[in-house]
Amino acid sequence: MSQSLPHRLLATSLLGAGVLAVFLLVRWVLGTLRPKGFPPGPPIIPGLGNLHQMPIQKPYLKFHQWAKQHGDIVGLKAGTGNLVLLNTPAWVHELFDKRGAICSDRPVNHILTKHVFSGPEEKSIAILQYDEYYRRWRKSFQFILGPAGIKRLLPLLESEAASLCRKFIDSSSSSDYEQSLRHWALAVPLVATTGERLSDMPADYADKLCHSQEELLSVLLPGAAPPVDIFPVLKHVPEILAGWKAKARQVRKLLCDDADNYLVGAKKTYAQIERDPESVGFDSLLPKIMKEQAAAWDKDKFTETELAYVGQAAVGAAVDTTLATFKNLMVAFAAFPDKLVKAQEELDRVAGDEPLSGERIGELVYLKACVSEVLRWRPTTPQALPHVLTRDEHVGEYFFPKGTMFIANAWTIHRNEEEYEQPHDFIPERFLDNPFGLRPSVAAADENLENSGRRALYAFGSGRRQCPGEQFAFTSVLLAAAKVVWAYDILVPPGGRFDVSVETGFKDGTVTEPVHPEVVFQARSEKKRAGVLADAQRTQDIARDLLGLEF
Ligand code: HEM
Repeated sequence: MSQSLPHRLLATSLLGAGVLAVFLLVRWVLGTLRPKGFPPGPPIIPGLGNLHQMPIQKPYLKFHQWAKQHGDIVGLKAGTGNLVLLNTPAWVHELFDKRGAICSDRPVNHILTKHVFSGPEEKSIAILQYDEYYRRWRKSFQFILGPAGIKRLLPLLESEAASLCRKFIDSSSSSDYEQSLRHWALAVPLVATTGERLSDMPADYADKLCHSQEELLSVLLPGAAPPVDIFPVLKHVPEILAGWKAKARQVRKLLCDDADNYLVGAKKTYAQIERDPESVGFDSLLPKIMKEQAAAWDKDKFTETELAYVGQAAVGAAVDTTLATFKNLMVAFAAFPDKLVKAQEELDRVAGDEPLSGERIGELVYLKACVSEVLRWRPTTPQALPHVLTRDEHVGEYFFPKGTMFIANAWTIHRNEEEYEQPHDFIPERFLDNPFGLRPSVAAADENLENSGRRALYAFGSGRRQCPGEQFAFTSVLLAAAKVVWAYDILVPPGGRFDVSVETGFKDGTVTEPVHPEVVFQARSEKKRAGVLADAQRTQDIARDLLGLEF
């Protein structure tokens, strides 16, 4: 019996849909297989790749195991995506430096690009693709983060470091500690970006900004949202079933408000400069760009919204990372008092009876080694941010398809037992032997070490996307540590216990920081206590003169 036309149409459509579904399924499954010439890695399951083995927490620990099993370069399949771990400086140099022009894109993160930074001019430099537009953003940061910028900021950094040190005289609770640190980490990025001083802001300003940043990082945690970049169909789940969409919208609102605040603050500073240039003694980033743009015919100007987000990026990227690094250092000093004593001896020798002034910070060789070591031992960002390849590329025996994501695996690089003596231990002395912290025999064996593209620290990433705030962050932490170590013994809280195991003593998340960061600061003598008070006043006076405003 022949079928009616509608039945035939229905059957044909069903058949077509079935063929399409099979085609898509086969394409998906084939996409999850390891490409020919891909680096070695754990076995995959067709249809999943290595997804079933991808760790939700502290991924760098699993990456380290894979590096031990499979070698210097490890290829993984995240569904159909290609993910490659670069476990040695040589591999990082090969891809991120030598091939920087084709290996500096970022993965497209649907949640960030479509839900958080979703307006046409709402951007975050850290996720921009590597093109002319990105380079304009990156260049703009140079003004505050380049060597000249840091030199200009030094008195402000010193004043905030001294003021932090001053607060530890009175601090009694862990919430005081957290608040003091937030104030310290935010104050200089804020004035450097907008010209506004944190002390002029409402009391909860620092808390609000830090909250937005925490919320931003929380939407990025594995498990916070389904893996929409791996299974794009999940993007279309209606909002009622996809709580992450509402959460991302909330985060967007917080960031928009912050960005607006930076713009409003910068406009105020700019208006003040226009009215009375002499009254503003310090050039900050956004007002400077506004001034230049007003005077130029340049077609590539930042819009107001873009400027607001330049401010958001500059302040946002600075605070959590610097804060976490300082907390890690304080915990290391409390946990390893012999290292603290050595740092104190150096400060007593170099600084004497008064806290060291900022210009002499370069003389603190041992303390500098301690800051380097804490960034090696507990890298604040252990797997940095991924870089993406923009075309197919062969390197030696390996083939990497366009779109491959690379991770410079800082955790593993800094744990190579052949290169580092007792890599799991906190040993600042390793950075006294050579600037890379390597075993002396390894450093001596490589005459070309300085020019090999090797970096001392991989916590700041590498290549063209390498953190532009490295010097700023390092100087901030070093200065604050110099003031604190000179003045205080840093102790484990009474009845407390310091767990420095990476598995249990440090938080999971985008930045690595202690689960219990609280330490006790005990003034080393009455004289030093008086020195702390005098130093806070002295440096504040200098900063006030520099800014040319009431403090
Ligand atoms: C200890 C503190 C810090 C650590 C550990 C850190 C770490 C990193 C890492 C790993 C990256 C990605 C690098 C890559 O893709 O290869 C990055 C990017 C970035 N960092 Fe930092 N950072 C710190 C402090 C700062 C500070 C103080 C600022 C600014 C004031 C800053 C601004 C940025 C920006 C704007 C980017 C994006 C760069 C790009 O995509 O081109 N960072 N940071």
